[in-house]
Amino acid sequence: MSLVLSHVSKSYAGKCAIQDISFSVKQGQVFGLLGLNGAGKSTTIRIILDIMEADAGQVLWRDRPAKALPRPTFGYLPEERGLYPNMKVMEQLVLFGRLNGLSISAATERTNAWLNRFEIPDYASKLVRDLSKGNQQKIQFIASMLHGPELLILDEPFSGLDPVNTSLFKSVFRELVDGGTTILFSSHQLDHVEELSHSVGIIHQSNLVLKGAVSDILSAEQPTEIRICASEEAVRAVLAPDVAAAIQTDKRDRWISIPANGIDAEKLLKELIDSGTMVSHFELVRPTLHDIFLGKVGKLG
Ligand SMILES: Nc1ncnc2c1ncn2[C@@H]1O[C@H](COP(=O)(O)OP(=O)(O)OP(=O)(O)O)[C@@H](O)[C@H]1O
Repeated sequence: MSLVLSHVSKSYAGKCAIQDISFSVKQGQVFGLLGLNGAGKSTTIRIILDIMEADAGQVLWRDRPAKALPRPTFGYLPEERGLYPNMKVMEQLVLFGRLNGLSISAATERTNAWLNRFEIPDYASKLVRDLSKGNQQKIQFIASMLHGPELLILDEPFSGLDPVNTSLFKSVFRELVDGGTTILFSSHQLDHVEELSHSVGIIHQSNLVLKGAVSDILSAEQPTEIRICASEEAVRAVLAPDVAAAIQTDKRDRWISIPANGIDAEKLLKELIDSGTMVSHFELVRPTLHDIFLGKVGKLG
């Protein structure tokens, strides 16, 4: 494990913000940190980065206390974005690069490469204040990883991005991970978290209530629904009356849906095929990370 948090706790003026948080992240993997507003995500992140001291517990990066390591080991995209509005993009990124140990020429070269990658090659001489929110976010993202940190920590990297820029950020995420960077990020957009993360942790009311590999968490859930594209009449004919009574039709008529609970799905599919029914789609639907999250924080409808 590269990043290891052991029993980390923090209170502000006697009020607990995080309590006994322990999790670990493997090198070159993505960890999604989830939680409702005020759950304790930013506090956890600030402690990992030694911006704030924990009351108890320890943070290790590659077996060494994270606070003892050189600052450029880490990269950070803060929740409250911290750019200088009256500086030009190039000047600003070179400054951040220099603060993280790059030479002027390396910082300039890397800035040009990243501005290209983020599809804003002509923005080097623009003032930050003249950029749209999404483009400012690109600059902040570049600032956090221009120096090639081993661990990149991103607090809400997708907030305020349009769908095109969201896809762009996701592909850069994957490139960084392919290059060996470890990423920890927080997000309220759980579809992005499910798509990008190898593992996740959910903080609820200061405590870590779920952690693990996304694939394990998702596959541990039983299917809740069976979606079938076939004639409703034919499906009804093979179902027990009480199950047939529970059939629902998708509001755009794309499929019919039955509760999966107590149904032998394989047997049902075989019966449909044996009855000569044309089945163009048959799917067991399991809860998504979004559903699991809502269950854990007690907000499932
Ligand atoms: N500097 C501070 N002083 C006092 N209390 C704080 C401070 N920072 C955070 N808190 C409190 O600690 C708790 C955890 O806050 P934190 O910012 O870590 O949550 P979060 O999960 O990042 O929330 P959000 O999703 O809204 O950003 C909250 O109750 C918050 O009000």
